[in-house]
Amino acid sequence: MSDEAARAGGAADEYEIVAGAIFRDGRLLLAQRIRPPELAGMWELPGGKVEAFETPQHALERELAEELGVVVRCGRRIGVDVALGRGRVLRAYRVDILAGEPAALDHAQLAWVDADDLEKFDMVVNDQAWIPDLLTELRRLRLPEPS
Ligand SMILES: Nc1nc2c([nH]c(=O)n2[C@H]2C[C@H](O)[C@@H](COP(=O)(O)OP(=O)(O)OP(=O)(O)O)O2)c(=O)[nH]1
Repeated sequence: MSDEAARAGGAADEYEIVAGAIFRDGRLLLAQRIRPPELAGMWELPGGKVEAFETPQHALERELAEELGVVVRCGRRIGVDVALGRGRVLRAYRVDILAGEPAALDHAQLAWVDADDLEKFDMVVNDQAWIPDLLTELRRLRLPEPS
C-alpha cells in the first residue's frame, strides 16, 4: 500500500499470494498441502504470500526456494486473478527451474500430472479457476513440435 493510501485509511491487509506453474515433459507440478486443517490433503500450485518489500516475482522465487529447494525464474502470468476476500488476490505465474530438483520440503508430497490426470486431483477450491488454462497449456505441450 502506498503512504498516501495508508494515510487515507486504505485496507492494511491488502496483499497478493503468488503460486508457480512449473511445466516439465508435458506435466505440471502439484503440491499437496499440510496446513491449515481445512486445506490439508488438497493440491495446489506451490507459492505463498508476497511480503511488503517484495515484487510478486521475487516472492515466488523465494517461496519456491523455501518450499521446493529449487532456484527458479518467474515468467508470465497464467490463469485469472482469484479474489480471496479481505483484499487478498491469488495469482499464478509460469516458472522455470534453473537449478535443483523439486522436493516436498513444506508439503505432504509432490506430483507431476498430465492433462488426463489434472482433474483427478482434489485441487484447492481457489485454484480450480486456473484449471482451464492449465489444461490448455498441458495439451499444447503434448502436441508434437512443428517440423
Ligand atoms: N501457496 C498457495 N496458497 C494458496 C493457493 N491457493 C490458495 O487458495 N492459497 C491460499 C492458502 C493460504 O491461505 C494462502 C497462502 O498460504 P501459504 O501457507 O502457502 O503462504 P505462506 O507460505 O506465505 O504462509 P505461511 O504458511 O508461512 O504463513 O493462500 C495456491 O495455489 N498456492
